[in-house]
Amino acid sequence: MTTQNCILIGAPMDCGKRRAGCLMGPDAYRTADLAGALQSLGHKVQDRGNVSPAPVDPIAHDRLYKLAETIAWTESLADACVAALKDGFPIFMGGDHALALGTLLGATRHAAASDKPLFVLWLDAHTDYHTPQTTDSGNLHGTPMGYIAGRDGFDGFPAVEHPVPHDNICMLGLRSVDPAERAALEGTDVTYIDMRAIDEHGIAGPLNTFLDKVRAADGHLHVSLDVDFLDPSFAPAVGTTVPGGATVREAHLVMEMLHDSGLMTSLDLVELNPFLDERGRTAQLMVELTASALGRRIFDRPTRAFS
Ligand SMILES: NC(=[NH2+])NCCC[C@H](N)C(=O)O
Ligand SMILES: [Mn+2]
Ligand SMILES: [Mn+2]
Repeated sequence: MTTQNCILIGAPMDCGKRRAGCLMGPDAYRTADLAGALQSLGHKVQDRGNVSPAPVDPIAHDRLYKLAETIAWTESLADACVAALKDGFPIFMGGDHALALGTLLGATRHAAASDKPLFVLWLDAHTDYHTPQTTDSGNLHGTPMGYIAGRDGFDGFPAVEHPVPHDNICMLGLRSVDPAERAALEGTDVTYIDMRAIDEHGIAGPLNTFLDKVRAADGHLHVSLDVDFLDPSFAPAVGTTVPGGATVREAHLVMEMLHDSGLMTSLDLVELNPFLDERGRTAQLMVELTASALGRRIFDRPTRAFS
């Protein structure tokens, strides 16, 4: 297994939605010993501490929640992501999903500077494909995919110089899509794999098809893992639970396949709200999943019965 230079970055962003608690996420990952789990796999691990954006004057807005704060986080996280991608494999410990506005922006900049196309795997119950104009809730954690795909309406945000083509995006685990998001997504080349498709075809086939595409294009791959990708019976510590999500095994399989592909270049862990957790079990599960993504396996050799 190749040794990675894992760079942990805390992103205690909590302004992407109304319900507070994600600011405790980075410390929950540290308490659950994410660093130790990765070190035990032979990786180098450096914890760069938490990103903290410069204080801002709030922008009064009739619909959007904490717009100025979210813009400030976007700029700081993009810089942190570009810097970390130069040195190794960044893992962002969130923080709510609005942090992906920044990490994705950084990933697009790094990929463009390396002359590689960027691909995005979005593991989530939600598409997060709103714009500040289309969101009903005003919660900007519902917008990062819209932003990075180059949709209009992100006034005040840093310009996305290198939007990710729809063809390079795969959303997996979907089961809560707002009408405006559905209308905007249908007819695009985004690969959206909802829970029904997973029920009918399994999770491995559709994911492999996408990973083959990344490999063929020699692309970079940013993976964004929202806690609500998982079924709430396994992962209760999230403010936007939607029943009918991925099982523990489905999620591990995705992570194991990502590791085996060798394609993943950066990772977000988002929406963990430790205030809603039960004795740390969601944080623990997210650490286990990250370990699978970095090479932990049940046996070192393939099971013989299926060779
Ligand atoms: N990152 C998330 N948990 N997003 C949930 C978004 C829910 C809903 N679509 C909204 O825009 O408000
Ligand atoms: Mn999300
Ligand atoms: Mn979600």
